[in-house]
Amino acid sequence: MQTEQHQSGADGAENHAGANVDEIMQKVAEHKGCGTSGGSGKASCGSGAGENDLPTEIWEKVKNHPCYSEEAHHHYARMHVAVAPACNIQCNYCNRKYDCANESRPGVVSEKLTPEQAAKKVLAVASTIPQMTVLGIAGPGDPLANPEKTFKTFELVAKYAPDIKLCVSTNGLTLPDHVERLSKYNIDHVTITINMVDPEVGAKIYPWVYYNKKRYHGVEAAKILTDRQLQGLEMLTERGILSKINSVMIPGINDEHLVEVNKAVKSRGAFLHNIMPLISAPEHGTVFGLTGQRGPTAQELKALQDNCEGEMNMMRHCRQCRADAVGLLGEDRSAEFTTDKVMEMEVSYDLEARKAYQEAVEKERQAVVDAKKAELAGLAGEHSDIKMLIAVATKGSGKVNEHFGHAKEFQVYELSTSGAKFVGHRRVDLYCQGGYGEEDSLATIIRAINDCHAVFVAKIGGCPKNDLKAAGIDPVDQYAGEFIEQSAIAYFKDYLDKVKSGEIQHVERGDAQIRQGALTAAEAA
Ligand SMILES: C[S@@+](CC[C@H](N)C(=O)[O-])C[C@H]1O[C@@H](n2cnc3c(N)ncnc32)[C@H](O)[C@@H]1O
Ligand code: SF4
Ligand code: SF4
Repeated sequence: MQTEQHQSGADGAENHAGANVDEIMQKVAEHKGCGTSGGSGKASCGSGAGENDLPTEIWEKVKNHPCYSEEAHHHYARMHVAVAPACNIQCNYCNRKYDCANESRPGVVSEKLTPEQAAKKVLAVASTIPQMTVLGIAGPGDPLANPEKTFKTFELVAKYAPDIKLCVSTNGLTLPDHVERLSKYNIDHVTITINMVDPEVGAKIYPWVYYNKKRYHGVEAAKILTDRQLQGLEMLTERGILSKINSVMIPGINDEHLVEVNKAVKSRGAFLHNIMPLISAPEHGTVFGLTGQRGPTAQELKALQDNCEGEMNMMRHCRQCRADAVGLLGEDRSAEFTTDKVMEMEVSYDLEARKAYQEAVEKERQAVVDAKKAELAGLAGEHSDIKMLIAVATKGSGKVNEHFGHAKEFQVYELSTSGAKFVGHRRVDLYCQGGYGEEDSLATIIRAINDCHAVFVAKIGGCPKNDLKAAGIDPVDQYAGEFIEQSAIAYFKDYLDKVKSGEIQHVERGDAQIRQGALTAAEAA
């Protein structure tokens, strides 16, 4: 539906590539030197929901959106374009002046773009990565505090790349003023960051907001912000625009309060709640970084997410991306698409070729779903209170296909008689260090996955295998190349059978391991 709307909004004759790219190139040339570029600078719903859990209309909107569907994130990519530098509020965790090309976290970008440069970049990425289905504008400041650049970018992309879904991420202060325009441009996915619904809590997070040409401080500022956020959310819901709520979990400030936030956004029709860990380090120069405010541990984050999960599922696969991220979630290909490189690229936007590629991706994804369902059938009728976490080394496509020594992160699944549920990821130091420092990196890997019962890998050497066993983590390489969830369920069934027959005794990975493994969630992310 969205695609149809986009297509009808575009001039049919212009939907084909060459001429459009030339036209955009022309505009880019006209803008050279005058832009901001070149700086250094259900119903039951949620990300875990599948086709059968959602109304068709909603499924169509989320099925190939890597952020709105956990299943889709193994197969589809997204990109952000950094066209929105300014912001109209200040959060105590944000400092957009701190720029590090090697760092992946929100608000960080290497280059700011004009809308025309951004459109050319989108066409270049979409032609190179045909499974890139979503363009988001998420900063580095607030997209709706930069409305002209934001909407111009959407207008160009909707015109020349009509199959790409458009997304925006905002603090919500000016959202009520822009909902009509968002609807007009067929922006079907809007993220609002809502960290509080109580202005007393808000005053600890936001030093000021700039509203109607005036700067407000403290509780007064937070009251304006929460009222505008909730009003904007209600307006989106009335228009059938899917909303995702981002909340930053800040221990001691809003961690307990986020349960109330969850209820408030759920009752106003939010589709998905994404509770993310605070990222905070002194070198970022943020208020929280400088005052030593810590982020939550992975276990604290999971406990809060579990607590909030009900009719509205929680997003647990967010990677807290840079404002210029490109690629599958968790991979960053932005360095391949710097402005210099993009401007030199011959871009041919071939809608039909993208469609054909995505049809093949859909088949691959369906195979994953079918395999999971078939395996799950074997758990029907099983009753057990046993739950366990496993860590998985994967390069994507929903498979156990990464060598232990090459894994930069592990995806964590919770296994129970209900099946295998994705609950997060843990970033780690590479084990393989070319013969130097393997022992140190193994110690940090064990800390990061210490609450997991097993680690699934495509391959693993004898030394790390023995050390993992000694730490009580089962190294499993028998599912190399197989689908993750299918393999996880098979492993769990086998485990239950062995417990039932008395061959093994179930041991909970309890608080002791968790305490030893208490990396902060941001370290693990
Ligand atoms: C960079 S912001 C850009 C969009 C918009 N200005 C906003 O705040 O929603 C994207 C997301 O990153 C989050 N974020 C920014 N800095 C963060 C930090 N230090 N720790 C955790 N999340 C952070 C924001 O709260 C927001 O949800
Ligand atoms: S609203 Fe977004 S861009 Fe603005 S200060 Fe907060 S996190 Fe940074
Ligand atoms: S920051 Fe989270 S929601 Fe935004 S693109 Fe990355 S994974 Fe998706």
